[in-house]
Amino acid sequence: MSVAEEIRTSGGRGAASSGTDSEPAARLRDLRKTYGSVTAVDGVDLDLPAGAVVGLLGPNGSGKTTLIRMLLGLTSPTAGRVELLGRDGTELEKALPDVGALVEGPGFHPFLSGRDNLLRAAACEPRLEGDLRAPVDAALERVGLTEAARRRYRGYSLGMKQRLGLAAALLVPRRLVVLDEPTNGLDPAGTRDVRRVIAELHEAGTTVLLSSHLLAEVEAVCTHVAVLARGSLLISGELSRLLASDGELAVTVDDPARGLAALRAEGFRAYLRDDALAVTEVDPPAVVAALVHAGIGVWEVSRRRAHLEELFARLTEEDA
Ligand SMILES: Nc1ncnc2c1ncn2[C@@H]1O[C@H](COP(=O)(O)OP(=O)(O)OP(=O)(O)O)[C@@H](O)[C@H]1O
Repeated sequence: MSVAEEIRTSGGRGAASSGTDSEPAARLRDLRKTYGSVTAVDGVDLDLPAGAVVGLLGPNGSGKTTLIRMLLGLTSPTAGRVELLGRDGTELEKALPDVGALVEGPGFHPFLSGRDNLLRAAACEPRLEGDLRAPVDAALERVGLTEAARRRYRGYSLGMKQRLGLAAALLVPRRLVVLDEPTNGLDPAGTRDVRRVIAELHEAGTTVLLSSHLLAEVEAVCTHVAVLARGSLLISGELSRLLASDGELAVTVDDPARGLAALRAEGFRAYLRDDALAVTEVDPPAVVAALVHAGIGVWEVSRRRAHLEELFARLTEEDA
């Protein structure tokens, strides 16, 4: 059994339950959504620990957006339960003022400027009263949209639309911010801005759920990850723990070429890197035993921290 499989099967319920001791910002229980014969989300159990930045990953069509839409009450589950900031069932919508969301196709008016659209959105925020211009301008500034704020939404690029959607999510301090592919259409500066905004939210103690295909971005900003494939949760938990336990073994031996041949003959997935042996998905004693048995001198064994890209590729390949 691989390390990831151990984590996957021993942890029971997902995410990120190892995060903090306080109540999670959201709890999903046996959550399911079907569209006719298509099962978009298939019995997901997941906690979003308060204060965590949780990366929601998965191949195209794995159910990320559907899961987010159920979390936000935008579509109802076929079965299962969503608890959001301590509210569930018919009470779910009472949690929504504390939740900022950037989801597909924010409903902005094409003939109004970005700023006027945001003023309209601000007027719907129950916790904003009086002069709405200050919070609106602050949100525009925060997402780098001040210059384009007075242009019509209709003429916005995809990246500008994403920035405006993000500004709407940030109009008031939130306890949870949900971002569905926020860097979609953004240039490198926009991607950096999103990264900065997420870091600021994390600093302020806001829980963030971030769906993204940019694994390097997720690795840079997230404290936790949850990986979906075909509607099911493959793995979830604290990112540093998952990566630390999933990395390859680096084995320094007296004869790397013979060591490589010996490991491969025993069925290990091994290759040479920088004069050391790199071995994936194994327990160290079995590797050392195989080498010693073949008469190879073993000098050092260490585990290299994996990158999220490697973990993701392996999990989704195993699942395919
Ligand atoms: N409204 C809908 N009607 C029918 N099928 C749907 C609907 N919404 C989603 N699906 C299907 O549910 C599955 C999951 O889709 P979803 O959009 O949640 O995936 P995703 O992980 O967000 O994908 P992507 O990474 O491509 O955005 C897909 O097979 C999709 O075709």
